[in-house]
Amino acid sequence: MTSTQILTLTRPDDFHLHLRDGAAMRDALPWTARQFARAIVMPNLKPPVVRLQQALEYRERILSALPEGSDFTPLMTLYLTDDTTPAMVEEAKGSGVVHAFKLYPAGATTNSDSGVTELRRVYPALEAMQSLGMPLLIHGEVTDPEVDVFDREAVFIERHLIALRRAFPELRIVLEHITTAQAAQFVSESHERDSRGVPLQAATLTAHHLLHNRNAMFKGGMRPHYYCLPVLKRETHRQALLDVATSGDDRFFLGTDSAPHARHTKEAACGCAGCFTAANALELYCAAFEQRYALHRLDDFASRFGAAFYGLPRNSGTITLHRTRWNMPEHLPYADTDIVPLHAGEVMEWQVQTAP
Ligand SMILES: NC(=O)N[C@@H](CC(=O)O)C(=O)O
Ligand SMILES: [Zn+2]
Ligand SMILES: [Zn+2]
Repeated sequence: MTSTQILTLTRPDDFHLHLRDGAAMRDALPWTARQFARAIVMPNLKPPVVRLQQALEYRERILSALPEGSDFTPLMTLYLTDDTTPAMVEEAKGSGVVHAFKLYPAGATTNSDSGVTELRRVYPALEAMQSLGMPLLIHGEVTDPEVDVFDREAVFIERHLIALRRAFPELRIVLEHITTAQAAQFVSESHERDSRGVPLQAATLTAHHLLHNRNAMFKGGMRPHYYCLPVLKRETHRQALLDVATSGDDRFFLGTDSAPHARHTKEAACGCAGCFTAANALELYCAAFEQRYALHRLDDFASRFGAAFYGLPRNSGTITLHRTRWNMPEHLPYADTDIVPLHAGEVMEWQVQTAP
């Protein structure tokens, strides 16, 4: 049997992306705009994007940082805080620009100090989101320092997500960047759909969690470029993620969680969490899907299921990948310094065809 040499996908979307701001954004954004038509842009800036006005201004800054001729569309999100009111949710929905609210448990990850301290405090906002059909995106980890860092996602589901789902049965929820068999199972067992058949519970999957288990962080020494949150888990979990990603189930779709941090902030005594995957995102997903001989399932995962969940039209146009060996650069320019992309210096087996 000959293996696929060329793969053509509908132009895909990235449903979980960190673009940062300023000089960092100017260097990170073109990588995403090259591969993706749209992206759900995370609001964890400093200060966080909490109000509609901030999202509108951030959106303008993104649009003006785009390479000439790019038709990339940023899909904005707002950062849920203890002070988010139902009126703010209504205003965001009415704008047509805000596509979701993001829940960070306070202190769970990069720039999450303004996050929610107690879920009950945001129940009025969640009520409004449920009735308006505004999705809630969740960084699903408990912050309890007593809980082992490898268990924080599973414990979040037990302690918070099950009750949240019960309290808001019709809320559209995305459990972001899932890393465990427990998360895959929770979503698989959530069968609720709206009247149009759109699932009410979904999850995004990153390329790095599909490709690596926690050994990657310690191979021959500490490997800070494999450190992200939620942290990579053991191989059995990775296999469970590959199962759901390649199953053709519309509740699981692409979200890179590409989270750029300058090299010197990761190669440090207290290194930042996040993997930078925007520069070779589709190539990495191809490698993951190929492990299950499931390249034929990548189009739906990358280009169809997420758009349907968010009520967006499917993109027109295509993107083509070739099977060809090339070396991922060791580092790339980033905010007057540099950044180390995932699989830096390694041979890639697929390559996105760039415009001639
Ligand atoms: N994933 C990460 O490890 N880091 C993200 C934050 C996040 O998505 O939790 C970041 O903004 O750097
Ligand atoms: Zn997160
Ligand atoms: Zn993220």
